[in-house]
Amino acid sequence: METTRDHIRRAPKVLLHDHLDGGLRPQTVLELADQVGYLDKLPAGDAESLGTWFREAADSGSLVRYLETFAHTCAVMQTRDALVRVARDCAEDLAADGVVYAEVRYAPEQHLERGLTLDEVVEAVNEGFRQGEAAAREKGQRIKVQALLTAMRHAARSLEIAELANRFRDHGVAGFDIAGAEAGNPPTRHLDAFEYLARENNHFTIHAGEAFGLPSIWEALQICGADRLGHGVRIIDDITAKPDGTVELGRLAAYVRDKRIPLEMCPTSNLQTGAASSYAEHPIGLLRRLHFRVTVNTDNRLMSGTSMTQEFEHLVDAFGYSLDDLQWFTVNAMKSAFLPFEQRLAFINDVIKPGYAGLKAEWLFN
Ligand SMILES: O=c1[nH]cnc2c1ncn2[C@H]1C[C@H](O)[C@@H](CO)O1
Ligand SMILES: [Zn+2]
Repeated sequence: METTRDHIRRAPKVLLHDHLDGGLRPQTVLELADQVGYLDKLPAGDAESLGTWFREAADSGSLVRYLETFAHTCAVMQTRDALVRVARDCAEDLAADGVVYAEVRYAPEQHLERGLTLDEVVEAVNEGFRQGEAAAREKGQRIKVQALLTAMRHAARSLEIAELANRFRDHGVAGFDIAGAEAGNPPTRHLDAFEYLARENNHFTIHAGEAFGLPSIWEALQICGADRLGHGVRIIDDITAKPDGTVELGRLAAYVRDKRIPLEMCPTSNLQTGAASSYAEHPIGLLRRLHFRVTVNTDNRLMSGTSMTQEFEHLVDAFGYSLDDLQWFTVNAMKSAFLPFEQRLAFINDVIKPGYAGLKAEWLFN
């Protein structure tokens, strides 16, 4: 059976790596900018050209240049109302895309310019997610959204953000993350935050192996104790393809596979930052064949002009994946979520598997 865009959109999907400040609708950026007097600082004045500007500016081949585009989204996310609105849009957009469970991350420290406290930022975003879930429910769509709190790797607030994540642990915040420019900012700078979270039995992921290679992945896992890797694409550098068609895993790659370390892969984002050169050559193809714990993610839907459906579609085109492959990625993601075990199991058995089974059975009735 051919896997069509319509199948992919309707298939239940799980998203573990999506940035709130990287997923605004262009129209929402314009409306919020108008409210705070930021319109004349935006690089475009209508939704279509603004969307194009974000995609093109982010398509620079460099993570540092890619990250510069976030100045505009963060600029309009500085009030409670704006944060509620952006989070509500986010949950609704993901639900319309067929996402049933999402962990959406953002850096509270980047939303304090107009006087909000860290706690107020988290409360506003949580409120927006709850509103978005309810609005989706009214349209007959089901989604559960949790937040991950990110600390910026070049800054010095990681312990404070880790404490914040822990405070909101049973209130909409499922874990912690480190993001920002990788080169020159090793995760070990934030060891106190990771040690604190480990003492609290809390969960965290680290952006690693995106713009920088194996040492960054090694540090994230072996020194910092990350539960998951944001991107992790460069693990491919520790895998050697031999002329006879077999592959050899180095010690680190073998560790990542043996320990079932989840890789939060974001294909389109990787093409834009230069971490991969085409969908067909993206390491996800080989890593999936080798049964690494691979998951598929959007990273930044605005900057990449993408959605979960579109990421899956690119992979179907590049690797000929079937609904069974997409279910495998989805179950991998659900197994790797920072949710209690019984919820993960229920999502897999009661939402994901029946959803794919229904789609796979459609040919019987056509
Ligand atoms: O792919 C990424 N790598 C590293 N940092 C990133 C990436 N995408 C977004 N960020 C940064 C920019 C955002 O302002 C911040 C929090 O979401 O995380
Ligand atoms: Zn990211």
